[in-house]
Amino acid sequence: MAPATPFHPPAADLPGKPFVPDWVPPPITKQNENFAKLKSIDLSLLDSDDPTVVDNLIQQVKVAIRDDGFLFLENYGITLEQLHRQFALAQYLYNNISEDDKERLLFSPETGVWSGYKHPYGFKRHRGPPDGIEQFNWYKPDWEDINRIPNCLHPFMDEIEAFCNYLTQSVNRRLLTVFSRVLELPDDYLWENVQSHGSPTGEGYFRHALFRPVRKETEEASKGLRMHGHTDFGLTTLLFSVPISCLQIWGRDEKWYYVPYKPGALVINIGDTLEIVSGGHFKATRHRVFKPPVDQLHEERLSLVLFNSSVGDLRMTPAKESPLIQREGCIEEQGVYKEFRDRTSEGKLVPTNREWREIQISTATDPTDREHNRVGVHQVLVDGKIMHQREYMGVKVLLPV
Ligand SMILES: O=C(O)CCC(=O)C(=O)O
Ligand SMILES: [Fe+2]
Repeated sequence: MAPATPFHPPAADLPGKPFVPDWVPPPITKQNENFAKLKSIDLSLLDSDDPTVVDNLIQQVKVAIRDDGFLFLENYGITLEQLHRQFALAQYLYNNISEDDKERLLFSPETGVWSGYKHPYGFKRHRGPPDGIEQFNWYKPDWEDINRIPNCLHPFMDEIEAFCNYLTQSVNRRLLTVFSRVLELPDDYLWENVQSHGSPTGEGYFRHALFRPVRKETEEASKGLRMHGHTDFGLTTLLFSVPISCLQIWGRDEKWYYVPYKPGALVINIGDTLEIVSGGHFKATRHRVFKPPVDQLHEERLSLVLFNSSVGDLRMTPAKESPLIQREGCIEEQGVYKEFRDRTSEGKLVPTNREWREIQISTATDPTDREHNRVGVHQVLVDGKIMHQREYMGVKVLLPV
């Protein structure tokens, strides 16, 4: 393939741009137990003229998504310095957002849309117990109307938008090429048939998140959990590896492991759509956000995330054109894919991608919610283990707590 063009953001020192202090990565933890060993993929190898190099890359990805469902991506075209500038902008947002903007841009997740500012009091519009998580989420309309953006970020929207455009149009497109090749489909199969389009994030989201240390009462109520174990609803999620270790993945041995810090790397996680389209060959990544190791408990954690969404009107089924699926069939025992398959075989309609996304956003619960986080309500015992169980539009989802 022709070499991918590296990211060239608009200048940070254009006239009229206020000074933005650098983001200094906090120290990493000294703890080394309970960390996952993830495979790292060098995306620039996709550009190689040597077909053996490219084949090896596809094989590596195939193994990584089968074994872990999570992978690191490196050499994807954005330098560490460019990335740190984006973290600096997120840090600047939380140091400068006005109380007026917090009020004016307050999110309404009950509508199924995350768009706007999330206060640090849970995942509902009304204020619940503090969870210490602030977010700003960009959704379609937020890119189109500057009034929907906190004032302090207005001078930097050129950089933020260019960053998101590069992530979707270049990084995610190349990643979907790799995944299409794993399924032995044409390069643009997933990009053209499944990925939602429109600048810069289609029907997906870009997020600046800040996790502040929590009070003792919050930690006790949530048992150290910051976000429930879940899978993301879309195609792929691009998370940036961060020094404060809170993100955990569910291992094959049914234990949670922290994702290690790899400076500059992207953490790629596979969403429900990709699990279904691949007939269970790719497994949606089960992950959660948990309190960090003791030596990081007092630190703030910034996290930048890009959620790539599938076309909202589609109802997902496995890509029958895939020679891999034709040859090997679907992986029948696999999570959400299995639920969608069972519904389809009963002659019922599965939710559209938009319905699937919106129902999960609108009914999200808090880890501090003692009323729902109980066996018999949102939890069940399976082989003596407590699992989180939700039902969305008749589709059951069982996840580790
Ligand atoms: O902040 C993170 O590392 C992960 C957040 C996450 O999993 C999500 O928002 O879906
Ligand atoms: Fe997630």
